[in-house]
Amino acid sequence: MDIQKRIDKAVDWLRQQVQESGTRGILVGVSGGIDSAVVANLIKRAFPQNSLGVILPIKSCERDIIDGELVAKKAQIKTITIDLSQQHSDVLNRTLKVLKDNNLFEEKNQRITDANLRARLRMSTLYAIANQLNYLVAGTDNAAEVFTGYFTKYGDGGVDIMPIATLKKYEVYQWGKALGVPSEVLEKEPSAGLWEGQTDEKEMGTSYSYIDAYLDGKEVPQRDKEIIERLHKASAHKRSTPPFPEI
Ligand SMILES: Nc1ncnc2c1ncn2[C@@H]1O[C@H](COP(=O)(O)OP(=O)(O)OC[C@H]2O[C@@H]([n+]3cccc(C(=O)O)c3)[C@H](O)[C@@H]2O)[C@@H](O)[C@H]1O
Ligand SMILES: Nc1ncnc2c1ncn2[C@@H]1O[C@H](COP(=O)(O)OP(=O)(O)OP(=O)(O)O)[C@@H](O)[C@H]1O
Ligand SMILES: [Mg+2]
Repeated sequence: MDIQKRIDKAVDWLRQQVQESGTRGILVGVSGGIDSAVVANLIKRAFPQNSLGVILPIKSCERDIIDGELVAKKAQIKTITIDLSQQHSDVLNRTLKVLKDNNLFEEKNQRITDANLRARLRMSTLYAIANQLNYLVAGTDNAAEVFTGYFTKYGDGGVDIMPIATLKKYEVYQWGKALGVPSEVLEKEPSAGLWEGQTDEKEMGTSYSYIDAYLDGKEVPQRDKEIIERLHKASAHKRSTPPFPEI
């Protein structure tokens, strides 16, 4: 099926999800990256009036905020910005202080604690807006991220619908081009933006092109295959509901 037809199908699917859920529209967090740019365009097409982009800076770099605004402008989607930097510092510093006071602080886990709290504060804020507007929260995870578990559990992974979860990363770029995502965003290296200098590929230790190839059933170097399979196995808990005992 050609890309335009698949895009139309995704747009129809979004309308169906809203109709079946009894909600009125859809919102998405807009980071200035390609995944959220594609989702923002899809929800705008599905709901020209009832779609919302939300820019949620947390000590974010200027470029991400500018790119987020650029994406929103090009997609002509209504957008609001809520800076959560202060709230993030408050929760993080208070929590770490109490942990330190109780001899429970782990220095080596500080960066990931800080990073995942960002994703979860964004999730909480998106749901506050969803409650206000009776909208669904759209996720932006693609097939490579879902397979490797490269997302924060109940953070960017905490969503109602996942419109691009079956697209490999190269397909996200193809759709982005077809939807008119600005070239600045298409050309940017994928980053979760959770700390300075973070890039997805550096952190995962493999590349999106190898993960995509693996998902397409193609050969990938043994080293990368092992990394992909290890990430997939370790993140199984993120793709299922919490376990409970038969008691
Ligand atoms: N086997 C198991 N069964 C049930 N639960 C299990 C578990 N193992 C860990 N857990 C729980 O899961 C937690 C670990 O998961 P989680 O909190 O998600 O943390 P974790 O997977 O360590 O970190 C999230 C990763 O996703 C990346 N990320 C986040 C957000 C956005 C993006 C992006 O691409 O934009 C990427 C981020 O850079 C980082 O590498 C543990 O603290 C524990 O609570
Ligand atoms: N500053 C932000 N404002 C609003 N939402 C954000 C922000 N940062 C991250 N998010 C949300 O978290 C999601 C996960 O980030 P991720 O980096 O995987 O996607 P992306 O930035 O859209 O694309 P890329 O992978 O190319 O960087 C984003 O798509 C977006 O929905
Ligand atoms: Mg990003």
